[in-house]
Amino acid sequence: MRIDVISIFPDYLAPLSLSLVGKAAQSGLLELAVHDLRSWTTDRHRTVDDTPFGGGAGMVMRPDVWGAALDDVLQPGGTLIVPTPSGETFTQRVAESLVIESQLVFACGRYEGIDARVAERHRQGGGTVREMSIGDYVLNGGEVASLVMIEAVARLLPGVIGNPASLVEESHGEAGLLEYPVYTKPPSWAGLDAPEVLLSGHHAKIVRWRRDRAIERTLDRRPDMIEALDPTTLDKADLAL
Ligand SMILES: N#Cc1c(-c2ccc3ccn(Cc4ccccn4)c3c2)n[nH]c1N
Repeated sequence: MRIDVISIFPDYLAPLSLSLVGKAAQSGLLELAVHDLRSWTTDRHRTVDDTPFGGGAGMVMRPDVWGAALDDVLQPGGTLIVPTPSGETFTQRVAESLVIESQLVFACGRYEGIDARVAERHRQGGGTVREMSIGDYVLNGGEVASLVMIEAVARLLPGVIGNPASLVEESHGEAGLLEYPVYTKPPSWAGLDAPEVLLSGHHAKIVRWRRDRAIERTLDRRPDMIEALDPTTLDKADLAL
């Protein structure tokens, strides 16, 4: 997979060179490139924005500059990801749908966003555009959202996470439940003991305890996820909780 990010603040994407995503790029598991949108400006002030048609506060990012950048960066079959507060919600399922793509190009807007014709032109050219939001709050631009989405997608690539088994159990994973609480040494700390069952070595009891805690936590914090569960997910022992 290749991931390109275009931004007027390319340094905002520096964290991509760190940790697992950085290692994946270094090892060739992932091709990663960050581009400065201003490289495609043609005026001496390197202008990327202008006043909005129809009036209103703020500025809008120009289609011509974005169009020139995407002409150079997007490859045939590449998917354009446009972070925006008005996008579809980015979820684990969306991450799973993106990890199979050959190229993802993240267009990081600023100001009041990018001229709508940029996405429209890519769609009219037969390309895929996903306008995505990472949550119901307002950021100042698309860079932070791109970091979130890139990490969520990149960690699903084979070989990026050391232990693939950990991808199976995770919150928002296949079970559709939040993750159970985790503990490690020392067994007693600050007058608090780790649950005895986890130290018992009794695998079946540990599995049951973890599932019970995951269901309790999901009911308490994300009842919407319980509603969305496949009816066969919860068994009689679960419903007794
Ligand atoms: N993903 C995501 C986002 C964003 C986001 C993403 C890109 C841009 C480009 C400009 N702005 C500022 C802005 C503020 C108000 C109305 C329009 N635009 C962005 C905000 N906010 N919240 C999310 N979950």
